Amino acid sequence: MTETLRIGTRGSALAMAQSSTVAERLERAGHTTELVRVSTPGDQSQAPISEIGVGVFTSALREALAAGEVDVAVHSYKDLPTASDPRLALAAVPPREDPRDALVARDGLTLGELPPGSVVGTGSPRRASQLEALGLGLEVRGIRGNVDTRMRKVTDGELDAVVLARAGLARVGRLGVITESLDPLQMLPAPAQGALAVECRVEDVDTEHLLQSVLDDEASRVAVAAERAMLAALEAGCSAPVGALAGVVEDLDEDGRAVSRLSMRGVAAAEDNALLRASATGETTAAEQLGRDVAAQLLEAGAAMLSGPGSS
Ligand SMILES: NCc1[nH]cc(CCC(=O)O)c1CC(=O)O
Repeated sequence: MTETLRIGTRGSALAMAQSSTVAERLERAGHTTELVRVSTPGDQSQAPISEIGVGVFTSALREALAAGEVDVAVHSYKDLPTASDPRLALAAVPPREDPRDALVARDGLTLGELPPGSVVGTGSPRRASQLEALGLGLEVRGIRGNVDTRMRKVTDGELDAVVLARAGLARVGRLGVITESLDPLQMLPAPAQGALAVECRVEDVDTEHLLQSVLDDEASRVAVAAERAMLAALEAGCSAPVGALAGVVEDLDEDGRAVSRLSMRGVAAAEDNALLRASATGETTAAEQLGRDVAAQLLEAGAAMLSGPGSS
């Protein structure tokens, strides 16, 4: 194991905030860290993510890690492709932020207060299809860019509202711009939204154990494992409109004793774009099976097998 942990990060405000949080946590546990900026093609391109592919933000960071240029990589978990990289280990899933999507609308409006015909910006097919399914007569328009660029379109009057991940706003200290945190019953977040994935090289077991003991949160890890297993089973990549949210709940076993279980809901679109919903509760020790069960229900109900690159 190296003396100083070199943490690879993208240069965006969000990425820097995420990796700084991880660095601070490690420093507080007595380790020395250094942030190393890795530029990715996704940071330079303004093309829609549904065209350039979801791995665009994470692959350069993974290459730098595999090549030994850095020792740790911090990713927004939802941006990672579902296929694992055999060179790397998922060492930790830190405590997850609030996973909900958030509305940032003009004049402090909530979703229900936006008049029909209001223009809502999002580059995410998942958000677009769930917004349309609400039947509020909203016009959804594709957008890209960082948080500030997106919010400026609302301030400038080009859009009435945008939908963003609450966690991204929280990490850059902008929770104040949110006019409504969307109920997951109306808008299921992307699988793993609000969670970070902390990776190291697979042979670097000392670093893996260190990262796990300092950073990992069991409840976040199992919830995200179920959501990602659902996504993988749908073979959706993230361009398909797929939403999922799992969480540990307190339940009673057959003898009336308190036990923790994992509860999850999923949403996917059918061929005709109608939204299909499914849910299940299972053991926290079988998170991935739970995710696959919900995926199987969605497929049974006619979920369209959309594959291809994209964004949540
Ligand atoms: N798709 C881009 C992306 N990747 C991670 C976040 C921040 C939230 C998170 O970590 O889930 C965002 C912004 C957004 O979706 O609004």
